[in-house]
Amino acid sequence: MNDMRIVERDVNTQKAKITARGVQVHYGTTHALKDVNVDILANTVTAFIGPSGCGKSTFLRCLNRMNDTVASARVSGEILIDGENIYDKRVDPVQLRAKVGMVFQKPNPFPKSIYDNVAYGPKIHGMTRNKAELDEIVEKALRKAALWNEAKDRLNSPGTGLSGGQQQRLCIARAIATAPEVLLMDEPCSALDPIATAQVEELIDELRASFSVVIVTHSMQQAARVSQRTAFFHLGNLVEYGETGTIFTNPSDPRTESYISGRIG
Ligand SMILES: Nc1ncnc2c1ncn2[C@@H]1O[C@H](COP(=O)(O)OP(=O)(O)OP(=O)(O)O)[C@@H](O)[C@H]1O
Repeated sequence: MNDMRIVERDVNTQKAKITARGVQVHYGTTHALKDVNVDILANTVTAFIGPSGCGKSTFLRCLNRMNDTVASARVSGEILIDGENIYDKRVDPVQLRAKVGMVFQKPNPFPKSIYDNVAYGPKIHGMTRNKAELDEIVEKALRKAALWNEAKDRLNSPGTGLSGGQQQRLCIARAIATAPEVLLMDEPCSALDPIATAQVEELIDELRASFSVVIVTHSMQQAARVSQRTAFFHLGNLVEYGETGTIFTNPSDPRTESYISGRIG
């Protein structure tokens, strides 16, 4: 692909934040994910790419047990975060989702003020003792999400009154307010215009200083722009995983090559 701009940036760590071993997912009789094994690195943006229906979102949702909410879904295998099995019976999925935040395809702010959108998570998780501490968390999260300057004079206005790109940054602020360690993003820019997309992409690059970021994207250009590692899925298999530059310029599997060159998908 000639217009592919691959930005090589150093990955400072080889530390695995998330380890998946033998992960399988069935929805009823549909075998959606087949024996996925991967180590996802800390402080790295990892992109999941592949044709529609290949299992990208299914795997992403395994990482914070969102599939628990799908009645027909059965997940097996092991997913460890910092060495701890997140499917262990003792793990509370609500606590897990504070640690592994998620941003969805369509910006989905709560019908509350900008302030309350961000304050919601820290409040329900009892993270603060008083209003001053909560104010500080809200400001920090909005600054990290590059929304503070636009939002600081209208914190009590409804989140839904923001533009689409601002709403998505508000959702990012909401996700990071609970001090997660991993941020999952399921096509976070698909509802945004090019300018808002560029802002969110820039933000993703900044966020990896604090989090391990995993992004599902249909745009190979976006994967090349924002990620340091890429995983290519096909028909429920994780076909190839490696450095983004290598996956896009010198993939080892013919299925990856076909997808990258536009022959499948
Ligand atoms: N809630 C569900 N119930 C039943 N089947 C599902 C459900 N969610 C996904 N599937 C099936 O699992 C497979 C993988 O779907 P998934 O959404 O993970 O793919 P994807 O790669 O993210 O696709 P897309 O790029 O189109 O979003 C598909 O066959 C899909 O139809």
